[in-house]
Amino acid sequence: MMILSRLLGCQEQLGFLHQSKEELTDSHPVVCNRNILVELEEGVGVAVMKMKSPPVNSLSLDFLTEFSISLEKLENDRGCRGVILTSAVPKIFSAGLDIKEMCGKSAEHYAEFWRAVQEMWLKLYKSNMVTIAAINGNCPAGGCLMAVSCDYRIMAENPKYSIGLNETQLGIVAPFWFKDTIANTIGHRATERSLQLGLLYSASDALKIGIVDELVPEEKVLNAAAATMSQWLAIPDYARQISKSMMRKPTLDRLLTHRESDIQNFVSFVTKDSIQKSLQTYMESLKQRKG
Ligand SMILES: CC/C=C\CCC/C=C/C(=O)SCCNC(=O)CCNC(=O)[C@H](O)C(C)(C)COP(=O)(O)OP(=O)(O)OC[C@H]1O[C@@H](n2cnc3c(N)ncnc32)[C@H](O)[C@@H]1OP(=O)(O)O
Repeated sequence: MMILSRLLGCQEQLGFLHQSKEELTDSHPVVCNRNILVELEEGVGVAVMKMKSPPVNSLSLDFLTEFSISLEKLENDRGCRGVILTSAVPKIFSAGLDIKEMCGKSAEHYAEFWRAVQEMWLKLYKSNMVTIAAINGNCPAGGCLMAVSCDYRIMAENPKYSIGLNETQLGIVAPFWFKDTIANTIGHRATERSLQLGLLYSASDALKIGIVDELVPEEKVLNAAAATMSQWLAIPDYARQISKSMMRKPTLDRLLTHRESDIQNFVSFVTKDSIQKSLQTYMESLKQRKG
């Protein structure tokens, strides 16, 4: 697919792509926003959303807002039936929630941030489109949530990459809807172990446990995602969408019913001195690991 080769090339333009711009080339509308590049191949009805927020595609309030708006635009575009979610940042899919958004800020900020995290998940998990995660790098915590919210996951078979919900390792707790989403993917027992220990799985272990569906060589991740997309799009939309909704609605409804209390729960949790200390210590440990 032409779209894929052009997007692969786009990686080199990361600095340039920081500006907002919109262009029409061939029949591929390309939207290059601050954090996410979206390219829709109109004839095929497939969009590629390429996260491009270096150094680690962390999910800041700005990023999450842009993600939800971009996805909604595609959802409302009758010409778009499928989305491939991937990264333009080498070796990173997403480092998960931006920890800086959860440190040293006001209660109002935490509430706004958490609502944006919920919104991203609600939009992705309930999408009527076929959603495929092309995981071309590390994928902890919120990055893993994004991936397991898609319909299908293809991961680069690179032993250096890992995926999982590692929240407990930071001294924090994945909320019930993170837990529900992963349990819907790998089952109750594997989720229990995975969440308590905050496990990050290597690509091969992730395949064994079912967090991902397929491993391919790194350079083939996007092509494999495009091939899987064609298979899924061969199913009539209406039948596939109703089946998807039947499987996911109870999980979505649970958050929708408890959305405000979930925000309050997050705010009261994250404003605790002990939690602030854990998050700050974790951020420092990330910096020290570098040096
Ligand atoms: C009631 C409910 C309550 C709470 C629920 C909260 C749920 C939380 C969900 C989350 O997603 S929390 C985030 C968890 N994420 C992680 O643990 C990942 C941390 N990062 C890493 O492990 C690594 O950075 C990496 C992704 C493996 C990449 O490694 P690499 O060596 O390539 O990069 P480096 O570590 O040097 O990082 C570069 C740069 O980026 C900063 N960074 C990394 N991750 C984050 C992050 N999640 N948020 C903000 N910033 C992050 C890191 O500190 C470096 O910054 P520096 O250049 O200024 O030193």
